[in-house]
Amino acid sequence: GVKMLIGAKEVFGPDDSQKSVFQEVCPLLISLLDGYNVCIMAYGQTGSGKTHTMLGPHSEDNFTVFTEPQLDEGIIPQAVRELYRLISMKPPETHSVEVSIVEVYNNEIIDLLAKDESGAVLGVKREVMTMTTGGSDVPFLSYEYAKNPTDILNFVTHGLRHRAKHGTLVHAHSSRSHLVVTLTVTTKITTANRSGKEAAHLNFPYFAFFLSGMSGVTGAALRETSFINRSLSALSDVLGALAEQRSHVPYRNSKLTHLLQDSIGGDAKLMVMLCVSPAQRYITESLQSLGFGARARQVQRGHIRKKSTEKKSSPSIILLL
Ligand SMILES: Nc1ncnc2c1ncn2[C@@H]1O[C@H](COP(=O)(O)OP(=O)(O)OP(=O)(O)O)[C@@H](O)[C@H]1O
Repeated sequence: GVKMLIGAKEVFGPDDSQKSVFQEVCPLLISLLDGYNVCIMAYGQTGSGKTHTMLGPHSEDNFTVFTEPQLDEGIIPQAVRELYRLISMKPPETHSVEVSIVEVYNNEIIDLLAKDESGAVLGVKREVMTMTTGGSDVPFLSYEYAKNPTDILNFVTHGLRHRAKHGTLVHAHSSRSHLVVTLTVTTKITTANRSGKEAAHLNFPYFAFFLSGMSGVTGAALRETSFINRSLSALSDVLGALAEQRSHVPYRNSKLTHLLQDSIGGDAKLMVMLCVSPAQRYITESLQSLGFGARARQVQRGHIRKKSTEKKSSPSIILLL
């Protein structure tokens, strides 16, 4: 019933494996190598399973990296391994991957891979700008070159550890900030031009993983919570404007939506993983999440640049109970 209600593509229950969830993501990796920007968004209340879905089993913010695939690993490790497998089938030296990890906390963008002169990682505040092309960019953001899946997963672990430690976040729960892990693939396509000489083109599609959730805390954490809720309502407003094909999309109303502008608008492919508790006591939160999914579902992806014959498509919504 829920599936029909919000038009979810697939619904997964407690007995479904991480592998079966990943099957939904696999085609998006092909799209990435075809040149599309892709974004997978995990959305849901505190404790609903966003981190479990995206990374796999973890204790607090500690996530262990394994060189070999693990039985229960989440979407990020599986996607990263599949990405390198796909790249290994391409001509050598044509694709390279860089990773950036950003936390959006109290409407600030924090670069979780920024280092000081001694190489120690520290969170540094960055700004998001609108470029002359209309897209968004974060000047000075750290991008780390990653030669294999383990490299990427190590950076993610570093980022997560740092996220848990910086500033007032010591006691804070992860749901009080948004985490954005982005993989940028540089593709060198060599084509023979009219004079018979080879010309190289560079293309930078990227794959963003985004974890976000609302929480119902009070007291000291209220400030963080109100920022979380404000950026999520800004996200909802952006999806609403895109769904109604309004000429003005309010990306710049929050740092989060400004940062994610190129991942949710334009011809980017968006997949929303709604993490929803099956428990009755969370019915309000669950309905809120389903409402968000329903709104995201109505967005029509615009400006398809690849094949003009391709139909406009909507984001895929995956429901995890
Ligand atoms: N599908 C699942 N199978 C087994 N355990 C799960 C599953 N989903 C979540 N859990 C467990 O439930 C707990 C909460 O999940 P998780 O930390 O992923 O939630 P979250 O949405 O990331 O929370 P927060 O927003 O507070 O960070 C964890 O102990 C996790 O291991």
